Amino acid sequence: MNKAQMETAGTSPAEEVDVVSACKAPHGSVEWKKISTLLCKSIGVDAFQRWFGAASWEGAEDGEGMVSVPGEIHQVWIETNYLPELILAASEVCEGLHHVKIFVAEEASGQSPVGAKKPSEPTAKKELPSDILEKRVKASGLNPGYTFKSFVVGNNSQFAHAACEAVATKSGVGYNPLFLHGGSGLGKTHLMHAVGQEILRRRPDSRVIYLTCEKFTNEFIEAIRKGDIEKFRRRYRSSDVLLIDDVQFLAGKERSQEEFFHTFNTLLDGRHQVVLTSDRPACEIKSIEPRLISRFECGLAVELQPPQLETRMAILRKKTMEWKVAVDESVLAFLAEKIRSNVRRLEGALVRVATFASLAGESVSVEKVEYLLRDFIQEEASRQVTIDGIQRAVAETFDVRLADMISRRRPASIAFPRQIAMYLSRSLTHNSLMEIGESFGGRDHGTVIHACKKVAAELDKQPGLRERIERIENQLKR
Ligand SMILES: Nc1ncnc2c1ncn2[C@@H]1O[C@H](COP(=O)(O)OP(=O)(O)OP(=O)(O)O)[C@@H](O)[C@H]1O
Repeated sequence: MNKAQMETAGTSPAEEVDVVSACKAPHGSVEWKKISTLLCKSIGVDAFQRWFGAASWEGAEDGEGMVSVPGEIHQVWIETNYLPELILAASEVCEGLHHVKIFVAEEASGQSPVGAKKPSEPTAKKELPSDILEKRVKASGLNPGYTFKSFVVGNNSQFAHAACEAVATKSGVGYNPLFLHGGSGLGKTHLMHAVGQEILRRRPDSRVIYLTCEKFTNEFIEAIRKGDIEKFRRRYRSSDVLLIDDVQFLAGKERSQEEFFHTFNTLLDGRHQVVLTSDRPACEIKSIEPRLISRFECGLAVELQPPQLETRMAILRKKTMEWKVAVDESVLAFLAEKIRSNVRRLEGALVRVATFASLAGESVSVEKVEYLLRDFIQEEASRQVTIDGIQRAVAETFDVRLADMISRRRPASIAFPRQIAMYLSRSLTHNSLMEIGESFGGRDHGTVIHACKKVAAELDKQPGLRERIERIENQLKR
């Protein structure tokens, strides 16, 4: 299931709805009410209320409509997930309209998401002196280096970053739980720690607890063994903010899942914030109870993607400043170009280069780095999956012609493998939606989003499909 599907889970898009009663805050003009009605039908009431309920129609000029939203998080989410549907609805109402621009209304920024109850944010306390704050941070299990300030925001992480900031500002309200998912080394843990630290900075009395899911499970087993389960429960169920890393670790651990489920419910009932990370979307975690998955999905799920070149470069520059090491720009550019799959590996490469430079007492050239990191770079190259490679692998597996990956032919026997190839291109490559669409015969990004949603929905319905797709993935990553 992808972002948009998680968002609309449980809502039938075809459902007939009375928007005025469905939307608690219909804004403005007759046009907007008509657009809202169409939009509500196409994306579902829940998604409409959450993302468009506080939006306003600001008119149209030169074929472009303008919609204001209350925050960046709404802007990015709508642009990524609902723009084609919005344009379609608006163009049906306003003749000649071919695009819609989303922007953040200045006076409205900072509002809470629609449908959320009014924040019951504890009164902000005076900030703690930095040494005491640092002690609290460490006692909560947080890494003081993982802050919002040290996190470089790129297109790949803009939405996750905005969601984390929103949670840190108004925890317990709206985005609860916040579920961060994505591949290894992409900054999930970093952002989660940043949330915890920011909450402690703003509200020093909060009881923030960070731990890995593995630690939660081990402590739980130990508590049973020692007959100390009540103490264990008190500790976690009385936290204000619970941050649990790598929840995919719960797979197959039935008793821990049961315990986690009740901890989770207690916290959510008390409107205490829960933030979770996972290396995959909740619905793709195997051997986990459906009721737990539906809890994971009941808040906001956001995905972290691998960073693009400019972001990788910005991360390297930031790290050299933080670590106070001097590395030539040409070397940074070389590393950013060669190491694409995850930020941890990028950091690892920079550490190697910086260590070598400091031991050798000289600055390092690109040629030297190429030699120094030859194993790293080779491994990285073998991890890189291309759209072309995906199209070939899918065509072969589903026995269709390679040419059909870009053709306009629409029988399901061809269209569905093509959609699978788009889905894999989205999850395994760094290409944007537009680039993927281009590589599939000049299709637009809406078609790619639709393909991803379709395949994600079919994964649970079609027996054996998940395994077939996993086999293609493994073949490509080899
Ligand atoms: N955008 C970023 N800006 C600065 N540092 C980053 C960024 N993304 C990741 N990092 C750094 O990369 C390293 C790996 O990040 P992190 O541990 O958060 O990844 P992760 O997604 O939790 O990975 P895993 O799933 O393997 O646990 C950390 O040192 C983190 O500070």
